[in-house]
Amino acid sequence: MESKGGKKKSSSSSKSLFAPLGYSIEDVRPKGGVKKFRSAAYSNIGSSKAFVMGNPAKPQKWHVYCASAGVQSRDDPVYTVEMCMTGLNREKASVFFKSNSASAAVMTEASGIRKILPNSEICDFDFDPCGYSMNAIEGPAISTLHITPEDGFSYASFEAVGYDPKVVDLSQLVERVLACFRPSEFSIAVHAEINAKTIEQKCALEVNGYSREEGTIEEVGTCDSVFYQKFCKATAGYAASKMTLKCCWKEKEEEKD
Ligand SMILES: C[S@@+](CC[C@H](N)C(=O)[O-])C[C@H]1O[C@@H](n2cnc3c(N)ncnc32)[C@H](O)[C@@H]1O
Repeated sequence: MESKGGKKKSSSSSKSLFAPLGYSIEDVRPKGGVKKFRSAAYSNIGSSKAFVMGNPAKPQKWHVYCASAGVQSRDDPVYTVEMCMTGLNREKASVFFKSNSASAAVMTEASGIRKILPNSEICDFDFDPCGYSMNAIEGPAISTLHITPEDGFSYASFEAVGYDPKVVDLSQLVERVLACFRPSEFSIAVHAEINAKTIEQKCALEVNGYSREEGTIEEVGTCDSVFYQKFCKATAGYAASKMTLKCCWKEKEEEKD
């Protein structure tokens, strides 16, 4: 889970964060963090690995904790895509205030969330006075979205698991998510049971309107990799932005033509 806005509760290793309104932001890390996870306390796990990705000099990083009962090798790797977005566009964020949208269903439509994975079945919820969460299912695949729209510490997270990259193009999926929020910064972490070279070939992104600040790949085991990329808005001209995928996620567009 990526560290995000809000005040650090203390200098303790738990790194629990509190947003200005006082609610606790989820922290799925084991208490004690990476060091504890690597320690004897977790030695009963078959195989485990914990590490932090991202620039050590920057506040936002990607904490990865992996545990497995044994080596897994799959012909059809499961892809997990996680996006963390901060600095949401104010107009886009305003949709997630009850004063502007009558219901969660209205937010789902007005924001463009309905178009992200249009065939998914969405269960959405609107918080009072603002905020939005949804969980969605589509056959064996799931997705989830959580939005904190308050200006000054706005944040949205998106996660999709189990979508076939040959069916759902990664670059287009990311573009649809970004269109809902126009964040000033975002990161994307992709995990799959493929090696580092393959995940880089399939998942390296170039996003017009954004500059890629970081790109790191870690192999978790013999056949698992995590690819973390961080982007910052390059110009104000998001409207003109267009995304291309450097090395394609699914077969090249030409094959469709
Ligand atoms: C969508 S919830 C999701 C929180 C989640 N822990 C996360 O990881 O982001 C956050 C938004 O709902 C609002 N909210 C209102 N009541 C809340 C509550 N009881 N608990 C959490 N968030 C609440 C917050 O102000 C914020 O805008």
